Amino acid sequence: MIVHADAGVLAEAVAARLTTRLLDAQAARGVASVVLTGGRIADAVHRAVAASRARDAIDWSRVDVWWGDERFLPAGDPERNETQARAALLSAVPLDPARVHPMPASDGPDGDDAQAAAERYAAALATAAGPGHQTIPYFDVLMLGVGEDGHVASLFPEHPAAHPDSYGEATVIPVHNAPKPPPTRLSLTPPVIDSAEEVWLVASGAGKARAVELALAGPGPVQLPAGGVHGTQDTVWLLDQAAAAGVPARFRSPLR
Ligand SMILES: O=C(O)[C@H](O)[C@@H](O)[C@H](O)[C@H](O)COP(=O)(O)O
Repeated sequence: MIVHADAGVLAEAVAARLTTRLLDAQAARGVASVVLTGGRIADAVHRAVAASRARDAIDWSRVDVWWGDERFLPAGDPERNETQARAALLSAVPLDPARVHPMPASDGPDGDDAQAAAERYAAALATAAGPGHQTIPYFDVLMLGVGEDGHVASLFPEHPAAHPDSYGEATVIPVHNAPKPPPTRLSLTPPVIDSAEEVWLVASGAGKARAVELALAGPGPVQLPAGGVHGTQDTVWLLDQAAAAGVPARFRSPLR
């Protein structure tokens, strides 16, 4: 856990961390893969990456971009996570379009059938599956925002879709009646999130303090999804002071 002074410093620090993480992945594997999310602090991170000179050190043509969740809306809808990520960062860097994998839109090939759209994205993940996996690619870093209620991606507390009995072996699921609008979303399931080498939970503001505190208290993954996710190598909480207000000192890095 690393706590930064405020939202501005947090966004810049996470952007620097993401830039370095992608560079290190490319140095080690030749490629890098990142899973993006939506929301305000994620958008601020994307913008900070776009604004940094260091971004040009990354060979963006060898970066795979996936999404952890998406609002199931028509293509180009300003509320889609993809739309916001393209505006904040993706359109500014020389990505290989074939390596950018947005989740289907509600006016795409499956129309408004969220289940079919989820299955389509699951098929895209399987097509890109890496060694040791049949169904999902290797993710160097998976970024998550944290909702005031403790949701991550589109996995909401006590929501039926977030229950293992509901998603089973699925890698991507439709989420209906989401408490955070829009009501219909697509989301990676917890096991897919947990397959990432690093899972970063980024939260800013006093409104997140309770969710962060509860997440660290060891709740069940259905009761509080933010407390249930973890990377295979690292799970990093990246917070500002306000969001970390309820965090016991033992969880904090010596930085603060
Ligand atoms: O589609 C979404 O809205 C996001 O995927 C969602 O999980 C978001 O990351 C959190 O709600 C935090 O959002 P804020 O950073 O705006 O509080």
